[in-house]
Amino acid sequence: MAESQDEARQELLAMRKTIDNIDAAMIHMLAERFRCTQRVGALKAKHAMPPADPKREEQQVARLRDLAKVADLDPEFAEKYLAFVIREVIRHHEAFPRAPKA
Ligand SMILES: O=C(O)C(=O)C[C@]1(C(=O)O)C=C[C@@H](O)C=C1
Repeated sequence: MAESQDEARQELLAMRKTIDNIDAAMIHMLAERFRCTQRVGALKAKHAMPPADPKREEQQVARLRDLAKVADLDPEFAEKYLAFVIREVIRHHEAFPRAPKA
């Protein structure tokens, strides 16, 4: 039998609690990721390495697409998510003062 309005409301509230927990975890994980990439940006600037590394990105895209498929997540979405994050990381990398080329 279909659930009552009350049961539906209860389930909606329970799902929203989990959604809020997941969103909070994602914010913490993204903050940690950016903490790492800031360090990478500092190293790259100091040692005159280019902000972007397309070869590394290719490997990341392939890996995330595979993970997404296994997890039943749209691989296109996984790729877009990674591109969005990396675009922001590169913007941060570019903001580091760089040693002038010798
Ligand atoms: O691994 C690096 O070289 C980074 O700068 C980090 C990162 C990323 O956010 O994962 C960002 C830019 C690069 O193009 C590749 C990867």
